[in-house]
Amino acid sequence: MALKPIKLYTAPTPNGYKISIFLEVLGLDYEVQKFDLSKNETKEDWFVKLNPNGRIPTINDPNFKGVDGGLVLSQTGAILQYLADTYDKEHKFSYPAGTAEYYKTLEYLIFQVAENGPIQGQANHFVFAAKEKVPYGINRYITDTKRIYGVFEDILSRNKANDSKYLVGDRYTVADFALLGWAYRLSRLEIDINQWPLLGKWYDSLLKLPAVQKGFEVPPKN
Ligand SMILES: N[C@@H](CCC(=O)N[C@@H](CS)C(=O)NCC(=O)O)C(=O)O
Repeated sequence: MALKPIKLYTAPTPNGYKISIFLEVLGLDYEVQKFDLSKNETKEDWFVKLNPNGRIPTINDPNFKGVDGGLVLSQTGAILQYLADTYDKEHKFSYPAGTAEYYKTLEYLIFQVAENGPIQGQANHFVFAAKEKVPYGINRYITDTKRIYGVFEDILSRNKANDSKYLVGDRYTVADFALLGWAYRLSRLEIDINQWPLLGKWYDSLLKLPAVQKGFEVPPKN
């Protein structure tokens, strides 16, 4: 039976891109509802009923059996893992549960969502949004953002068996797509990803994939 489209609530942000990219990579049908974050649309009652945290991205998969109205999920780590578990049965972009590669993917996915995203998000805040200029905050979060990309460089360097092309093993996984969403926004902070040579190559290769290019165009500008 044909799948119904997955609903994606999103905005043009690093976390939003992770999900549209992975939906494109998996070739899934989805429909997009775009949020204007500057208008606090994520805090409207109807949306907070769906996602108590009032943030994008959030999905509703109507194909999920056993939950009336479909499975609603937020948190990019949970959404990516769900999509991989459910729609990548051939393991083109994942590894079978229980393997070492499965757990390494989870490790780097959690490192991305728990450290890279929040720290780079704070760097963005102190550089672009803070009402007063706080050099301590700017310095702390820029320095730690760079440290974290250095760690990802080290992770790539340990995968010499696969020419350091992927974070885990011999294929792209949710860990790569999660990091890509934020790597895409590094230049805004005037941080050049090419200062980490393996990450620079990794980034260029990912940007060449048509599914990645399409994912970065979601939601459409107008
Ligand atoms: N930990 C969450 C972070 C989600 C998040 O920070 N979303 C931002 C956009 S990137 C957002 O919705 N901001 C608007 C708001 O907080 O109202 C995840 O991984 O999904």
